Amino acid sequence: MGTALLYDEEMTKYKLLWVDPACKIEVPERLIVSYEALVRSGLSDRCISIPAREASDSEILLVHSELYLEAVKKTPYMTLEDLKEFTLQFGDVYFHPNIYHCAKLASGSALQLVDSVMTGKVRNGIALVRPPGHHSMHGAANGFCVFNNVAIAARYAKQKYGVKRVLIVDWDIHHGQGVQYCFEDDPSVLYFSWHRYEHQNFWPNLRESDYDSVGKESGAGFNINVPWNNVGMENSDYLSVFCHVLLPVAYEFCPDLVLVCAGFDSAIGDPEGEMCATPDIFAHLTHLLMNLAGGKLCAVLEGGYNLTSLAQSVCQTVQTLLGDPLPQLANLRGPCKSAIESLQCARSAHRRYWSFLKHAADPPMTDISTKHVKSAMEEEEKTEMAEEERCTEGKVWPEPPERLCPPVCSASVLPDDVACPDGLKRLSSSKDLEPLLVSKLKNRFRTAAVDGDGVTTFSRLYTLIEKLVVNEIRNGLVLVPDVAAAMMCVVQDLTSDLVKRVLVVCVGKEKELDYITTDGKVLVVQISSEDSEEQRSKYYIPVCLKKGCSDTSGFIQAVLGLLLPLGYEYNPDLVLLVRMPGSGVVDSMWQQLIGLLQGFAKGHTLVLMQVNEKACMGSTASALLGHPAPPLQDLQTPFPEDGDALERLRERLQADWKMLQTTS
Ligand SMILES: CC(O)(O)NCCCCN
Ligand SMILES: [Zn+2]
Repeated sequence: MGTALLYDEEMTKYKLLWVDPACKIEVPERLIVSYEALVRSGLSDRCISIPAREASDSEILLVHSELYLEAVKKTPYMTLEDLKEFTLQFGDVYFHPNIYHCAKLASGSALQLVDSVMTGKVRNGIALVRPPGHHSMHGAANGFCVFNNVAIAARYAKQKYGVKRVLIVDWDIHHGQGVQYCFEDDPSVLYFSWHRYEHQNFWPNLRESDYDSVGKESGAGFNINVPWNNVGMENSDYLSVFCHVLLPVAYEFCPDLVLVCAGFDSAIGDPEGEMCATPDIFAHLTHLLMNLAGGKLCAVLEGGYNLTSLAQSVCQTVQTLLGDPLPQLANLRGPCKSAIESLQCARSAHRRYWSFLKHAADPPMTDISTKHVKSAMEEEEKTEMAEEERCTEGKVWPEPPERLCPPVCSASVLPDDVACPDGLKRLSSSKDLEPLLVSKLKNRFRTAAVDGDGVTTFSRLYTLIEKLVVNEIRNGLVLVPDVAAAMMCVVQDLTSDLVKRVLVVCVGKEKELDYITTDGKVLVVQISSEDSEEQRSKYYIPVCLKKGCSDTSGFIQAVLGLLLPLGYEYNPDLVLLVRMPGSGVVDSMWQQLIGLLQGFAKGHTLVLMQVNEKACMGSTASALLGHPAPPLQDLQTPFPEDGDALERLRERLQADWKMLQTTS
């Protein structure tokens, strides 16, 4: 299924008609440059174009009051003076004779997007709209917003499609207080927002934007605020919050639909955000949400005021929605101190509501809430902030790297008598192995693993790897007689200098892991049922689940809170996913794992499985081909000892791996 794109140039036909410094950045060009970038890059042609429509009164009344709607209805007939007068009652927003029309189109576009996704016409999509929506409230316009496009879409999805749980992810750099107010007592809508806050010194300067606004009454726990108390946040900070706050809760919530308040003022160069995250971060933020809700994701444009980074960020988002390989994110050096404090506060504020956060640490000693007294730490932070501010002044950044689709998506190396799963391309060509390598293989494995067809298998395996690293093939599935032997071969004989780092994810118990290297060329993360007596090193990380890999709750917790942060920091050129026989990993979890690992190494994942496990080849192939993984249904509470062990493991490793930090 495809990706919907909603855009209508009518929504460019309104602008600020008087002087107002706070509003001058919200210009029609925002939409124009975004759409033109999609056209120029060829991305718009790959999308399914869905027409915009006007939201009806009853749809707008899902969120807004009749009084407010009737008042806005009058604006097309107002004089300039009346429009100015009318605008004065609201904050940081402006009206125009055509803005009511455009606001209906913006909300209607979001509803069209929900229809397209919920009816299965498309898998996911994006609506390029203005005016934005997430600040507008029941009875008021605010922050350039007139109708709350995403809030209306959430209510609409519940009403029309019986959607039980909606996740709203707001990565705009401003707090969508309008969305928070709408759903704060509603446990069926989980609202997550990060936003520039600076201890309430940044617009809209609301006390209720802080991390301790967790929702009210039955909605307690379903509102997550992560305040940024410094500017200059980078890719590491954003990914840390996704891995350690949003994703654990999102997987536990198990939404039927994901809506994104896709504001791109959180990108580098934006005058509002003053952050340093690069446009390609949105490729990964989108990717990390695409295995929730069976892939049903609707992104609706909110803010974004640097026309260059806005256009680039929109393209990065659309390219991921289309399923293209992800760009590698280089030198992630872990979250800054301020970000760690924020994520620690958010985690501790929510640990009573979410079993996946149960083991979160206490809030930091330094009280970072709004009523803090200037302290020595504050002075230090100011110097840190000064340093960060320097990094945003007129900052320039590299053009995001090209994300080329390999000619072949998924290849397979299988015994001749095993049928190739649909969609996979069987690799039969293989270069002859150097005699030296053959003899090495033979005397390394005295077992039958390397008899006649064994050598053929290995030569095809090496051929496949070579094609992966030159991007001829995106990923691959290999069935071997002895998966442990094959893993060792791949790890030890990877001579290609194109592969500097290999992430080995070993699912299930493995006898000996005697090829652990200390030079950093290989990072092994093993998830299994037993504590490994192996001496842990920085590059060999065993995760023990009491009930083994069949415990999906423990497994997904380890993946989100440990494997993903590690993988981002390690930044491998190849991912080797090894399924040890009898691991017991649940199929949907297996597919989720393959889906999430595609975020690394431009999607170059090599899956190694034992021939006798060919029963799960179909689901493996489906995940490798980029089909969304099935939701992890009714997750149990993770075993306390596993949660504890994971926390301790993170604390022990965070000296070596900065992306594991969750406490200051
Ligand atoms: C949509 C939005 O969040 O980007 N609006 C920002 C309004 C800022 C007013 N000072
Ligand atoms: Zn914004």
